[in-house]
Amino acid sequence: MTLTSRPPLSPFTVLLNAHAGRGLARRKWPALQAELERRAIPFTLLETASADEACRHMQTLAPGTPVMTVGGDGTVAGILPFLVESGRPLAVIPLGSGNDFAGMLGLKPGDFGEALDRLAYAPRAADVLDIHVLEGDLAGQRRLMLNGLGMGFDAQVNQAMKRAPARWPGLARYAWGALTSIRHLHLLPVTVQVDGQPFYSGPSCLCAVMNGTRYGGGFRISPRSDARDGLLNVVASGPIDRAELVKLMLQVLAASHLDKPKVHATPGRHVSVRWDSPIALHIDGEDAGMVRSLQVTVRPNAVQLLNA
Ligand SMILES: Nc1ncnc2c1ncn2[C@@H]1O[C@H](COP(=O)(O)OP(=O)(O)OP(=O)(O)O)[C@@H](O)[C@H]1O
Repeated sequence: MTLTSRPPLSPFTVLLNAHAGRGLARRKWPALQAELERRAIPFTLLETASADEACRHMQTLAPGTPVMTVGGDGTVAGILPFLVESGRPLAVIPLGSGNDFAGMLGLKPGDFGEALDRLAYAPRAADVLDIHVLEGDLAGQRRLMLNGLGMGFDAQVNQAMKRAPARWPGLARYAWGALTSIRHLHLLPVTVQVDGQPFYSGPSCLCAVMNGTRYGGGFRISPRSDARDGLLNVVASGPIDRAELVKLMLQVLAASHLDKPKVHATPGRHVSVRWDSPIALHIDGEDAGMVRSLQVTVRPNAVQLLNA
């Protein structure tokens, strides 16, 4: 980390998603506000009821306006198109449930003091992944994401974990969602190409395309990812049964799965994935319906981070 005598920033637009962390952001906001004032960090508060409302405001911000998100990964993901290559730098205050992207940057969930201390560091650029859905519910649409997407089992888990008890921590809810999804396990033929070359073709239950290392609040699906290396990482399963899937999940928790024979993982710059029939998709942890084929391209250094 480099300390810098950076020129003063113009006032932050603080984007508060009071729903994030199942109310954690709302509960912590008074203390965070007091801390911003104590540190004489100038800001304008923008509390929004939805990502759409946040986007409408983001469009009106002058280039160069620093943005501080108070929430989880979904709060950042919602406004990403207005941060990427826009000159609007981002500071993340991780007050969501999973905070996977913030965790990857080394920010501790709930610890806004440390997140504010890090504003003294030199800004650093991070890569963003650009998704183009070819066939599926979002056919023809492009999406940007910071952390990663998953197709198949992990997207089903993502849907199931929303039904887990709200008071549980993110990792426990992910594990619960995973166990309830295991009984619906089914394999579908998939074809994955990386940088124009065949990479994996065969039955699979999940394929993830990652910029960050983890999702689900701690499942380290792609431990070799680095959001600053100009690369994405693909992780696809081969044909596995339920018992192997449980074992694989434990290996993912320990980040020891990448060298296993039925796990196919590689870095790249561009990936295209085509399933034989539609399969569940999540993008940065948000349910994105069903997909049959999509492409993902890395956009190196596309967003400036102020406290990474
Ligand atoms: N700016 C916003 N204002 C209000 N609601 C938002 C905003 N951005 C996103 N949302 C909605 O709030 C939900 C929760 O936000 P977020 O994902 O940040 O928190 P979380 O789910 O608790 O944390 P994490 O994604 O890190 O697990 C999102 O799924 C989205 O539907």
